[in-house]
Amino acid sequence: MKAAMLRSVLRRSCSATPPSASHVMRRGFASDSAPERKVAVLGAAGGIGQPLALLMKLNPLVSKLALYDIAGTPGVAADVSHINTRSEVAGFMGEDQLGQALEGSDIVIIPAGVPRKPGMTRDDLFNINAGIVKSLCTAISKYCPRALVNMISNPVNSTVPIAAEVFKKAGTYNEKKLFGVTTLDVVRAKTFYAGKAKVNVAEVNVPVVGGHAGITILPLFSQATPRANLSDEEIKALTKRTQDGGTEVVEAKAGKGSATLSMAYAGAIFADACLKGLNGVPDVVECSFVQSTVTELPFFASKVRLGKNGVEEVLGLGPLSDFEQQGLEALKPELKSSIEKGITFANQS
Ligand SMILES: NC(=O)c1ccc[n+]([C@@H]2O[C@H](COP(=O)([O-])OP(=O)(O)OC[C@H]3O[C@@H](n4cnc5c(N)ncnc54)[C@H](O)[C@@H]3O)[C@@H](O)[C@H]2O)c1
Ligand SMILES: O=C(O)C[C@H](O)C(=O)O
Repeated sequence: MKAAMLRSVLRRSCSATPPSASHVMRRGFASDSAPERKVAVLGAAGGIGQPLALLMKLNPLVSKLALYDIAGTPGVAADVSHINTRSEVAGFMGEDQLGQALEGSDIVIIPAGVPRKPGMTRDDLFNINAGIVKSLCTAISKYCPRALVNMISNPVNSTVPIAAEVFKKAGTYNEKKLFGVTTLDVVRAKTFYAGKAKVNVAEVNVPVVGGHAGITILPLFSQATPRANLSDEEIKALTKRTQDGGTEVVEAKAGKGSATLSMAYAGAIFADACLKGLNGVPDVVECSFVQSTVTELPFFASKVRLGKNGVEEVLGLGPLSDFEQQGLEALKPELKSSIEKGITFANQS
């Protein structure tokens, strides 16, 4: 497929997304004189890593793309590197090459780690993924301590606190630069809402707050736009479907992993927003799981304004319906315990 055709495919797919995302991506493709930006993908040969590498290669805001994994990256990098877009692509394999992959990075995206199988919760991935995230973050603090970190590896509610503790220990923690990627929850909420409300999905906006697991995922359909007259039952069902979106895919894949393609799309949208923020584009807002004072919990997902230093402003929740207020109170114990689990792991091991 020719590059121009591929770009137009992506543009079309983006135009089927809500204004914030499509707008950001389209402006990206129009830009010819963007500053040099290096993006590293850790876990680049995986189910998410490969399509994410493709989407980042299509983003003209990226000048260097480093693809790192413990295996398989030479092939992925050679393949992606033939695409005639701006960025120079390099593949790195094995721990010996991790430093080189990271050096000079502006953004590090982490989809490294194992995915769920049917019957598992995201927390069941903790034992394997916590160690992977810890070692990758240790390397980040050494080789690119000023990079923005986009954490995709699950359980995000724990891996983000792990990363924060690793960076604190290394003396490199900057709360403005650490993000749990919850964009897939927003992507799902927008898609499901548009279907039920029978509105143009490209115009839909829905904030999703809390965390990224089960009931900690709290879509705020009372703030959804365009507004629609949905019943309480319909809102309840949409909320549940958004919360169970990951499980829906895990079950459909029947043992072959979890969401990869929609996640790569969501990860590319979020990284693009970070790049826009770094480049000084005003008013770039996405939901993300970040250090927060929005609630009494130390980390929380909400709308975040992105800027030249990462998080410019963590935005509040806005008015909640009674149903959402109950959801907020119900999610706090689980989210608190996942955050604490991550902090304890990082400080004990
Ligand atoms: N945040 C989200 O919304 C979201 C959505 C989907 C999946 N995920 C999570 O993303 C992770 C990856 O999912 P996937 O489907 O791509 O899995 P996958 O198994 O297909 O790919 C993971 C990749 O990570 C690599 N890897 C393992 N250890 C590594 C290390 N130490 N350094 C670098 N790379 C390493 C593997 O070699 C593999 O290529 C899972 O934890 C999954 O739960 C998160
Ligand atoms: O559900 C999963 O395990 C993967 C991911 O967190 C998702 O929401 O799809």
